[in-house]
Amino acid sequence: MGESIDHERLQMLRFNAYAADTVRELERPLLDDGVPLMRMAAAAAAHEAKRMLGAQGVALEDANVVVLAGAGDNGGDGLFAAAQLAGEDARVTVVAVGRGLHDAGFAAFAHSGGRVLVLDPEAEIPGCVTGFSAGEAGERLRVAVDLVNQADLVMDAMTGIGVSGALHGIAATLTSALLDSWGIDGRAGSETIQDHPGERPLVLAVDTPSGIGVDDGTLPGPYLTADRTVMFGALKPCAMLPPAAYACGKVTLVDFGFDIDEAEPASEMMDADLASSAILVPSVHDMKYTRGVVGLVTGSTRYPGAAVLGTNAAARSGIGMVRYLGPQRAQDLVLQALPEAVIGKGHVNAWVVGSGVPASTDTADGDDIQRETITRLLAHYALVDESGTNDDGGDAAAQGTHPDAMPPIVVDAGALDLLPARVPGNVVITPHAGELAGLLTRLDTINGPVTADQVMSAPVRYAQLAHEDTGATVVLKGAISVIAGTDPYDNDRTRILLCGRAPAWLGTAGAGDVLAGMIGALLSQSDVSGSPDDAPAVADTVAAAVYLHGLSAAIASHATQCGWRAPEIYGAGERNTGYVAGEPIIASDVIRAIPQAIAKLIG
Ligand SMILES: NC(=O)C1=CN([C@@H]2O[C@H](COP(=O)(O)OP(=O)(O)OC[C@H]3O[C@@H](n4cnc5c(N)ncnc54)[C@H](O)[C@@H]3O)[C@@H](O)[C@H]2O)[C@@H](O)CC1
Ligand SMILES: Nc1ncnc2c1ncn2[C@@H]1O[C@H](COP(=O)(O)OP(=O)(O)O)[C@@H](O)[C@H]1O
Repeated sequence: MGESIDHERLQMLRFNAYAADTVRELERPLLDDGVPLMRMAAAAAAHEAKRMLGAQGVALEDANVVVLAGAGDNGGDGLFAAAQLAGEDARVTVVAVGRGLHDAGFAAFAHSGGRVLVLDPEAEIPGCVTGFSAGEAGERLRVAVDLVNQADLVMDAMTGIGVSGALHGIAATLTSALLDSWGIDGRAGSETIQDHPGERPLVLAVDTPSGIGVDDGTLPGPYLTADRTVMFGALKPCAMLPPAAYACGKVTLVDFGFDIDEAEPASEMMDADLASSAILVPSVHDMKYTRGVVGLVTGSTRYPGAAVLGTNAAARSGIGMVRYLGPQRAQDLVLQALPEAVIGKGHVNAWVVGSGVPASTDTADGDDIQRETITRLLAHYALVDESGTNDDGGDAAAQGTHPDAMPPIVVDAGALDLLPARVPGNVVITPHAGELAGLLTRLDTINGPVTADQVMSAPVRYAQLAHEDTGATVVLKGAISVIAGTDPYDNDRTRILLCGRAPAWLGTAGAGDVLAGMIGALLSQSDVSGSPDDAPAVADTVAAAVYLHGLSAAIASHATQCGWRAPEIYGAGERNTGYVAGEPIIASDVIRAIPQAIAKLIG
């Protein structure tokens, strides 16, 4: 019993992230009870520093450590950790980037005999030289950069959850100078430090890497990418939201014992438990029509392969039947690869449209018919107003089926430009960043054009905007995919789920066609199962399909790499972090691995 509660708590801690304000509320009762959180944080930071140095074969007494300390409590954590490392014979220098240092932390570090380099002439730090000239300030900055570059490890304790906006002042100047010295452009989305191993010290971030958007996962200015981040109490959203999550490196989470049962997570990462709950295992009473039927209007004369990939992926995802509608050439290829497919119309529990269907400007002979079929189908999902009047000018309910009650539909690739302006949440769109930018531009969601770079710099924001503007459930694809849909418990709230299960080998032509088929399959299963009240939220089912897709790619490629890795829990024993690069895969390999991935999830 105790063990299962522990397991549940650890799962919650590892796969949920909490906004900075929520973390402050969670800390409050412990601080009121006098729990020495800062000492605990510092001990963990020192421990992780030693572990990183040890892994590089650097003995503590030979180690050169630089701690970049800000004026707040994050700097306090760094100072106590610095004191501990200095007390164990490491050579430790603190670089003060603010106008002050945490009093008790500074006292502890001074007591250990460590050295402090102050960068701000206007700083007030007892016993330290301040009030120096601008010229000397520049010289001190250069010394700080050299110190860091000669260090074995730099602990980044400039800012934690107290940061607001992009780094400014000396923290920003020092960060930019360090990035310059490493030949890295520190702006959002550019190269990362991890691309330059061996040319810089190890970076351990304290609580959060300085310069990243703690709550929104953006990179608003210069920032230091960490090799490891030791995070306190609970994951912050930046640990799972792209692109900031990529700047956190490996994460060690220190469990302070927060009472998280009632706390509202700001974001959730898909894990195997959540994904498995969306997969139906057939009972003896099932037959093909009760196991889900997916209809695909995909592929085209120009791109028939997408039809083959989507139908095969759906068929392998544990459903009863696949129906296919498309041009003769695509039909022939689909039947050749999947004789089980049924060609033509019939009852379906979910649709998949658009993969391999060219955009309007790119059609070959016969492809216009495919687009017309999709347009007619999507018209049934178009909402004009709350009363359920659809875009056809008719009342959807009067035509037989309200858009809400239509089978779920996955709108992929070439069908995205046919998406009606307003649809219910059973419409799932699966754009990559470029396609989402195109959609938001067409719908004029932010009153102006949107670029793919903008989307990639704030994927959660744009996925959420697309959901809120169109009503559709959005899958924004990437190494960490973002799923934004309606929260089933509060329809006014957007549910954000993330999934980073796949190795980068998955970024290969046709992988998106496979994903669309898999999402259709899982949605068809949930459409036939139980009452609508019992059915999982669309966003959850969709996210489960994204997870299954990533897991299938991992199985096919034998790679351990993931877009996102769950944090290690401090003190819970080190997990096997062995890295296996694996081997390249094509989209068809992913399809072949789906049954094994399903078996793994339900086993
Ligand atoms: N509350 C607690 O008891 C605990 C807090 N802890 C640490 O305390 C941190 C939070 O401490 P604080 O609330 O003091 O905040 P921080 O230390 O994260 O940030 C505040 C400091 O950063 C500076 N700053 C803010 N925005 C900046 C910007 N854009 N550019 C440059 N400098 C900027 C401020 O001037 C101030 O000096 C956590 O992240 C964690 O590391 C831990 O010790 C655990 C316990
Ligand atoms: N670096 C990466 N790591 C993990 N998965 C990736 C990466 N890059 C792309 N993917 C995944 O590969 C798939 C590519 O889909 P898409 O861009 O639609 O390709 P296509 O149109 O060729 O089918 C998506 O599921 C995406 O999440």
